[in-house]
Amino acid sequence: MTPAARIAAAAEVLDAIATGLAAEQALSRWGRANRFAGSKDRAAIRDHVFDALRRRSSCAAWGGGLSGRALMLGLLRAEGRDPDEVFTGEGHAPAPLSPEERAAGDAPEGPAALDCPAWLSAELEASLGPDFEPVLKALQARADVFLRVNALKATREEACAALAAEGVEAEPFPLAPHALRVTAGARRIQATRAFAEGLVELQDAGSQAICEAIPLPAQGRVLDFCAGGGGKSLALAARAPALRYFAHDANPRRMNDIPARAARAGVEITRTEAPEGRFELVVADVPCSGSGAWRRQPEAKWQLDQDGLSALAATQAAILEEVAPRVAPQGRLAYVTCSLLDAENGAQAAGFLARNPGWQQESSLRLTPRDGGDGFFLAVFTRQGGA
Ligand SMILES: C[S@@+](CC[C@H](N)C(=O)[O-])C[C@H]1O[C@@H](n2cnc3c(N)ncnc32)[C@H](O)[C@@H]1O
Repeated sequence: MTPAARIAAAAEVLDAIATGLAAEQALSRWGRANRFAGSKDRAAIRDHVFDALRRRSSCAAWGGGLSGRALMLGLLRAEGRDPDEVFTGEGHAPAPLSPEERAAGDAPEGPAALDCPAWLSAELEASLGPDFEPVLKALQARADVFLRVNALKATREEACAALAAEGVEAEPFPLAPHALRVTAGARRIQATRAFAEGLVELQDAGSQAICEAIPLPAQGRVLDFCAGGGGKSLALAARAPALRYFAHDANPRRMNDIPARAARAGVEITRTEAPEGRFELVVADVPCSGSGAWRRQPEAKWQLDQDGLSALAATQAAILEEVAPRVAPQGRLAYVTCSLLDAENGAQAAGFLARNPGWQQESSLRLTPRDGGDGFFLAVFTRQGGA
């Protein structure tokens, strides 16, 4: 496919997303209907689609509308490219620009220039303070791909060498002690022996840094209460494999990959639908707005609304109340979000402490995309007394 045909395809996929399809779904549907497209074409189309979604409001301003065609036109203008070189109508290129399209479109202003949902702008600004603009700007760009080296199987240097032998270039990343930033060959990672043999696991560097900051007990049991695919338990188990790990999720199917991932990593994680007894550490990596990870899931940025945010905050508070009694005396509760919003982070931690006088906050950590990985929040609470 020519570069212009890829842009036309991206516009088509964006139109499908606008009808309510998830981006991944729309991309696979397009791929199935256009089998002639090779893997490089599909990757390029995907990049265009995600670039436009990340910068949807500024692209809409530059392009004069929210259709796929307008968004792609806006993306070209935002990047300082000449749309007439793409909108030629030749072959599978998009049709030439109409006089209306030429006249429409302007530089974005205010929250749109930062691709910040207007309704959330004040709340994000209050949460991020002076970081507001730089963080929002960081969220307009693609995220890096990160790996966590499994310290049980390799050093960072050994993992880099093993990956390089299979065409994946990676370098140590300072945010977390076992983090690697992939600089080339990211699409090959899951086909490498280094991955299959558990030397490395895909995990954002911010997520790794959060897992490193969770204090682990000397012995006993750890419950990952909102385990999903098990990313947090896998990282904790690599730090202290002698502890016993239990993974739980309200939607147990989300944990389907845990056995294979744990086997590759050489650790043991037991899935449970009904955790029993008390745990020395409970990790609650709660469902959240995902605002810290909007670079990877840009649709979420535009789907969130006030009702959704309030519902998430209520769920987070309810999960904290549900897990607190499962923590053993003197044990710890680690509350984690990948949110940038105080309503889901500091305010949630303060609410928990106000409702539960037998608890203290031991530490907290806030990361934003300015630190290099996704944005995260961690609050570690300790349970006082012997009851
Ligand atoms: C942020 S994701 C977890 C990501 C995962 N810990 C990881 O590191 O890969 C949140 C998870 O919480 C689960 N969840 C939602 N509500 C829940 C609840 N009330 N109790 C337990 N899990 C819940 C969701 O199904 C989802 O898998």
